[in-house]
Amino acid sequence: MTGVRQQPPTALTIAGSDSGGGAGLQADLRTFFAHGVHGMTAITAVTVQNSVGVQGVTEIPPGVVADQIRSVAGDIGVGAAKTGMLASAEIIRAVAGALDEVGIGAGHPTPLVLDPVAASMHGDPLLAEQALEAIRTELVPRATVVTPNLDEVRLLTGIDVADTDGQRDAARALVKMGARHALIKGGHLKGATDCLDLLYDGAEFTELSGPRYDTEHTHGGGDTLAAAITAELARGATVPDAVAHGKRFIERCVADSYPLGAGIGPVSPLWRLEG
Ligand SMILES: Nc1ncnc2c1ncn2[C@@H]1O[C@H](COP(=O)(O)OP(=O)(O)OP(=O)(O)O)[C@@H](O)[C@H]1O
Ligand SMILES: Cc1ncc(CO)c(N)n1
Repeated sequence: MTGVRQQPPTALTIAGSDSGGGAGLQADLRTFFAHGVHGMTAITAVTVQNSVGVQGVTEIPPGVVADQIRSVAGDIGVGAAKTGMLASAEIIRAVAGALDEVGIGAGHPTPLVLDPVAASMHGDPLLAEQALEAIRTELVPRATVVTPNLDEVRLLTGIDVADTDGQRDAARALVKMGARHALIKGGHLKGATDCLDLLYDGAEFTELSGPRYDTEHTHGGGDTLAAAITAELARGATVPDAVAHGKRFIERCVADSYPLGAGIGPVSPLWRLEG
């Protein structure tokens, strides 16, 4: 007899491909899988990338990005969505239009996690400079939660964060820009002995603090955190619960990261699948 299972929770990542498999949509799909969530992709760009850097970027035509979103939303359904690398202002505008059409984003039934990826951790650009304004105007107001690192905070808000007070200012600025929640990641905070991410919902701040592991292998850390939050939202969690889960989850992924090639290795969600 064949078992008849129900459709599992589903999540969509709108992101670029990392040929090295550490970050981008590869990290997102691994993380969705580790949460028992069926992952879907709207690919925005193909990067030629390995552990030492990004050697090339080919953008997918904006209409094809939008069609991927429409296709999976119309048939399969999307429990929660996230954005990663979006490459250009044209792709951002096409994504924003498609999200409205299919009912994804703040004010719609399906939550949207906006990871405003601007550069790889090697410093290679993954977003055109002119596209920052499109992120501010088209996507931040649609974000259920926006998850910038400190470089992305500076690019989006102009705020140079040096401590937790700076994280609070940045969170206020992003909520003022229209995000329903802002999670300001502290992974890049210099001199800190712990790793503090700050969540703000427009009224209350929640400090999510954890140990800082002594490893350089944190490639894909931001993607994996945002994907874990997205997976929990797809499973029906509230934003504060999904973010608290994401922080605990990424800690274990950083602790379990591994070397790869000659450069920076990836964080790994696979601890969750080990017996
Ligand atoms: N060394 C570390 N030990 C423990 N947690 C870390 C460490 N570095 C980063 N994190 C956590 O990983 C998550 C990603 O943070 P980070 O600020 O590095 O984002 P990011 O720059 O977008 O990531 P990446 O560019 O590496 O994908 C955050 O929850 C942060 O607290
Ligand atoms: C494709 C892609 N997306 C996101 C990141 C950021 O981690 C990366 N390095 N590559």
